[in-house]
Amino acid sequence: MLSAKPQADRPSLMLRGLHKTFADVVAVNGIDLEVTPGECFGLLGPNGAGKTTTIEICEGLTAPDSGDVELLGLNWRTNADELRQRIGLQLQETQFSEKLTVEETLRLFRSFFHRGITVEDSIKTAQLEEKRSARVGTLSGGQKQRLAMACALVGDPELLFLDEPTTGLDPQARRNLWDLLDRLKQEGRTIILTTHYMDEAERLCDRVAIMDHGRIIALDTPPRLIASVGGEHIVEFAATSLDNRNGSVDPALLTAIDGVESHRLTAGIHQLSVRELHTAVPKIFSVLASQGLHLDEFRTHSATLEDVFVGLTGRNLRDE
Ligand SMILES: Nc1ncnc2c1ncn2[C@@H]1O[C@H](COP(=O)(O)OP(=O)(O)OP(=O)(O)O)[C@@H](O)[C@H]1O
Repeated sequence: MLSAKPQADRPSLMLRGLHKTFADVVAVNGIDLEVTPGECFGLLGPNGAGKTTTIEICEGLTAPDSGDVELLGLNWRTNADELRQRIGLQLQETQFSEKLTVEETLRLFRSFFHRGITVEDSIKTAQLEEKRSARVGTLSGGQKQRLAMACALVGDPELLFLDEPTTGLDPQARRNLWDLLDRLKQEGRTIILTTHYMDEAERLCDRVAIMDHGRIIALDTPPRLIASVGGEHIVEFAATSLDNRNGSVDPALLTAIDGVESHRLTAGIHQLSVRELHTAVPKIFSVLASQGLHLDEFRTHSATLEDVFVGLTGRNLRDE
C-alpha cells in the first residue's frame, strides 16, 4: 500500500526568479512558482515553451543560471541525497535495459531507495501484473509508460514529476494512465506534470501554469482560466459574400451583439467568445445575412484551455 504523507505546512515546490539560457536560446525567463502539498499542478505550453527545462531544473538534472529552487523545504545544493530519496521522476523518455524483465527493472529501481513500496505493489499500481516476466523490449508504448511510472513510484515519493506522461499513447492507454494518476492524487501525493494536451491538463490538474517563451503567462485553476476567455462558448465561422466579392464583416457589428465577449480573425476564420449560444447565434446569422454574406463553415465548442492560450498569444498551441 502506498503511504505518501505530504507536509501541509510548506509548499512542496517553490521557484524564485528562475532563468536558464542555452547558447542564444532563453529557455526559462524568470519563473516564480509555488505548488501546494497534495496538488496536481500542470505546466502547459507549446513545444519549446520551456516546460522540460523548468521541470529538469526542479528535478536537479539541469542547473539554472540564476534563481532558487526549493522542494519539500530542501534544495539541491545541500540536500541532494535526501531529495533523491523523496521525489519520483518520470522523464520525457526513459531508456530501460531492453533485456531485463519488468520485475527485474523494478527490483533495480527499488534498490536505489532506502524506503519505498514493494516491487509487487508497484507492479499492481501500474497494472503490469500480466507483464511482470516480459522483457522490457517487448512492451507496448503504453506499457513502457506505465513501467516508467512504476519506477517513479517505487520509492513511495511525496513529490512526483512527470514530463509529458501520455505523449505518444493511444486514447485508451492515455485514459488508463489518467486513472492511475487519479489514484495517486487521491493518496495525497503532490504531482507536477508537463503536457501539451489541453484535455489532459483540464482533466487532471488542480492548477495550471500556461508557459510561452520561457515565461508563465497565466496561472490558475482550469475553470477560472477558461472563464477568463469571457464566454463559455466559442463560435467559429468563415463567410463569403453572395456576389463572391468580399467576405469581410465589420468586427464591430459582431461585438455589438449582446452576449458576444470578443472577436478574433485568424486565417479567414472568425472566432467569437460567446456567453449563451441560443441567444447569440441567431443574431450572428442575421448580421451575416444583413451584410449579404453566407457561411462556408460554422462550428461551436465549449471554451477550453486551448482558447485561453489563443486569447493570450494569438496563436494555437498546435501551430508551434
Ligand atoms: N540542452 C539544450 N541545448 C540547447 N537548447 C536547448 C536545450 N534544452 C532545451 N533547449 C531549448 O530551450 C527551449 C525550451 O525547451 P524545452 O525542452 O524546455 O521546451 P518544452 O516546453 O519542454 O518543449 P517540448 O514540449 O517540445 O518538450 C527550446 O528552444 C529548446 O530548443
